[in-house]
Amino acid sequence: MRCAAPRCARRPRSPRRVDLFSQLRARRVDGVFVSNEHTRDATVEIGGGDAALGAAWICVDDGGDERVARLGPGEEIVLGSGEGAHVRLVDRTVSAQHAALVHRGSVIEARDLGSRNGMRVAGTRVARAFLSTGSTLELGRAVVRVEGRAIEAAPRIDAPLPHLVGRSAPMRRLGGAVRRLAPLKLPVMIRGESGTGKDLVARALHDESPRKGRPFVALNAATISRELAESELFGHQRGAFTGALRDRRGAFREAHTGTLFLDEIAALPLDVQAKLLRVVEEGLVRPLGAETSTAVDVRLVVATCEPLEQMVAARRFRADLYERLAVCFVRVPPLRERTEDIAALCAHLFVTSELGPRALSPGAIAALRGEKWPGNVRELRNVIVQAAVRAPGVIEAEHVTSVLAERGGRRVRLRPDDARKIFEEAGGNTSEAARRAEVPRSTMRDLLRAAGVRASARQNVPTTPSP
Ligand SMILES: Nc1ncnc2c1ncn2[C@@H]1O[C@H](COP(=O)(O)OP(=O)(O)OP(=O)(O)O)[C@@H](O)[C@H]1O
Repeated sequence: MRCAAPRCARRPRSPRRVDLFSQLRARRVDGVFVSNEHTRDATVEIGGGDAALGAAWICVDDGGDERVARLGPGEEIVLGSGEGAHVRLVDRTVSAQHAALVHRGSVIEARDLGSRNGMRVAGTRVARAFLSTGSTLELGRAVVRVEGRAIEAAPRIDAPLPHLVGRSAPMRRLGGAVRRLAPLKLPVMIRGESGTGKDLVARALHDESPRKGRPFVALNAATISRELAESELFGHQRGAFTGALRDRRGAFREAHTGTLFLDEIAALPLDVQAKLLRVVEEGLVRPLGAETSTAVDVRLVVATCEPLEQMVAARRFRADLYERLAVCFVRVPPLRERTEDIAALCAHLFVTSELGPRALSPGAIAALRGEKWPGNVRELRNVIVQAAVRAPGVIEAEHVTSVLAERGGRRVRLRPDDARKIFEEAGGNTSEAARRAEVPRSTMRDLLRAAGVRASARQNVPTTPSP
């Protein structure tokens, strides 16, 4: 009986699968073909692997600091710790020119270049290996992974983020996290101490996303008054309340198709938190005084330097809103964890200040790198500007240390009463007071507590408890 189905075309012959074990004295370890020293000069014809690999992405992790290099068909790169290596690994167990990777069309050939500590696949030392997508290779303590076309469209994750100065490992990790999260619509929670650059990270999340070019709206919850918070966020109609003389679109509708950045989310009053939760859940905004709701397409990015989990436990932040927002986290590292960025940051901060470019001696940089920087980059900027004013030419270590000594004294001398005064001058706003005093918000809060000042939920109404 003839089969109703059309006759199957003859299957194309699969690429010739070389018996690597017999011809090359090779073994298969963890899905990777590896050969021993004797095969170093053998000519190989490989079948299998990825039929046509296209460009591969070589991901190098040498201690939490992942970098990616593109390797196109026919291209070769050298990995090592020396200056001549195409991809430099920061690991003392890696030789100057440790291994070469060659794209052979359907596989990546890895060759040990006579390294001291060798090249390993799943712990086995090998002289040569043929990698396909998903394979990993160990060079000393560093791990090299081959990724295929799936991430071909992804940008280099180690490329600097625009506007965010710093090439240190923590900043590159931050860049990677931002680039991984940017294409999504999920809310992002940015955490980090005051002055670390959370605003810039929020902006980078927008600029690296497909929403770039669409609106980016930023609103600081600590600086909007309780009465106006709802209107600022969701808008109002003319006449909705006394003083509502004309319609207001509100941040959500202004950010439609783009990104809304809510800074200091912890300062949002509880009743507004409930309304925000509804908008996040339903994607619908109802301006004050309006009869109907409007659909909005907004990517929400929030930032906080407060321990939100503790606030949830203390019922000062809604648990359901927290659950909605705490989906993807980005941690902005404090400056003390990335002091190697200080020289580049200083150059940037001078250029963007009214002082223009100023030179710092190596001693001055060393003095700055020795600091703990509780006020982070914001504090660094203030210190170097003050040092620059004292220095006629190049800023020397003594200019920096004299400024630091004075400020250090001031930091130590900041007493609860001083904090209260600054708080009052700042209109009862804890964040602003912390900024003015150049101390972290948590320090300001502790000082205010010690001074008997209780900041309200929105942190701009100072209330002194009755005795
Ligand atoms: N990596 C960086 N590169 C360039 N400038 C930076 C960087 N980090 C911080 N800054 C600068 O430092 C200052 C403080 O940054 P920013 O206001 O973003 O901090 P923040 O974390 O949002 O602080 P807060 O929580 O107090 O609002 C800004 O002027 C910002 O431009």
